[in-house]
Amino acid sequence: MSDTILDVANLSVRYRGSDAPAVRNVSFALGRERLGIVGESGSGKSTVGRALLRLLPSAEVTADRLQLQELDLLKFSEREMLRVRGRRMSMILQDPKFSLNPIRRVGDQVAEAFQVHFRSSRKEAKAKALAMLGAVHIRDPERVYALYPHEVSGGMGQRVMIAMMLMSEPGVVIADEPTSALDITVRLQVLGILDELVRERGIGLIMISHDLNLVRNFCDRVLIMYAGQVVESLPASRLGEAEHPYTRGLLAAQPRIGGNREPLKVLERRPEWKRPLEEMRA
Ligand SMILES: Nc1ncnc2c1ncn2[C@@H]1O[C@H](COP(=O)(O)OP(=O)(O)OP(=O)(O)O)[C@@H](O)[C@H]1O
Repeated sequence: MSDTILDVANLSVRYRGSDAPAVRNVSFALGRERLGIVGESGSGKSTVGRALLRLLPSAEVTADRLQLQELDLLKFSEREMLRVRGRRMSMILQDPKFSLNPIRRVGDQVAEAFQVHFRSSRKEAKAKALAMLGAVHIRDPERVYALYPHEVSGGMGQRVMIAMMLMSEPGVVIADEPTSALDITVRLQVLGILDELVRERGIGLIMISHDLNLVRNFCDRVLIMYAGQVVESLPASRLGEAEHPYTRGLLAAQPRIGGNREPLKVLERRPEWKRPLEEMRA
C-alpha cells in the first residue's frame, strides 16, 4: 500500500433510538488502493461509508481519528464538511436514478459539479464535462450530454455518475454496491473504470459490497464486517487463508460454478463470531 490518504481509528455509530451501535470501533488506513468492505446485510458497511462523509444526521458518530490527508475531519463543522463532500471525498451509489435530477439534462448536471466546486464559467464547465464523459468511455459525449436521465441505461447512468463525481478530482471515492444493479458485461466495464481511477488518478477507493467473489477479484485488501465490527482484515489474494470463523463460513457458502453438486451450505451464526480475530487469538 502507498501513502495513507484516509486514516480511521475507532469509528463507532449509534442510530438514535437504537440500543446497539450499528458500527463499533472500526479502524483502517486507506492508501492509493482498492479496499473492499464486505459483510452480510445489516453488518454496518453502508453506515461506515455514510459516517465518513458525515451523512448521518440521526446518529451519534464518534471516532479517535478521522484524518483525510491534511484534514482532521473530527474538527470540521457541518458547513466545512460541505466543502469536503463531493470535493475531497465522493460517494457512488447503487442506482444513479436516485442521484440524478430527472428534469435536467445529464451533461448539465455533470458540468454543474465542476462549476459549484471551482466557480468556473459555464463554457469551461461544459468542456470539462464533455472530456470527463469521454474519460469514462462514453462513446458519443456530445449526444449523451443532451440526454435526460430516463433516456440513459443503467450502465450509462452509472458512468455519468462517476464522471460527475470525478469533476472535483476527489482523493477518496466510496462506492456503495456500485454495480449490483448492472448486468455482467456492463458491471465489468464499470469496474474497469473504477480500477483506472486508482491506477491512473491515484485515488483511494472503498468498495462496499456483499459480494465476496467480486471483492476478492477486484480489491487489493478486504475488511470483513460482522455485527458492526471489522472481524478480520487481509489482502484479497489471501482471502482463502482467512481464519475468522465468520469469514470461513462466508467462503464455504459461496456458490461455485462447476463444483460438485452438493447442497449449498447455510451459514449458521454463532455468538462468538462477534469477536474480532485478534480477540479470539488472545
Ligand atoms: N437510518 C437508520 N436508522 C436506524 N437504524 C439504521 C439506519 N440505517 C441503518 N440502520 C441499522 O444499522 C445497521 C447497519 O446497517 P447498514 O445499512 O449500515 O448495513 P449494511 O451492511 O450496509 O447492509 P446492506 O448490505 O443491507 O445495505 C442495521 O441494523 C440497520 O438496520
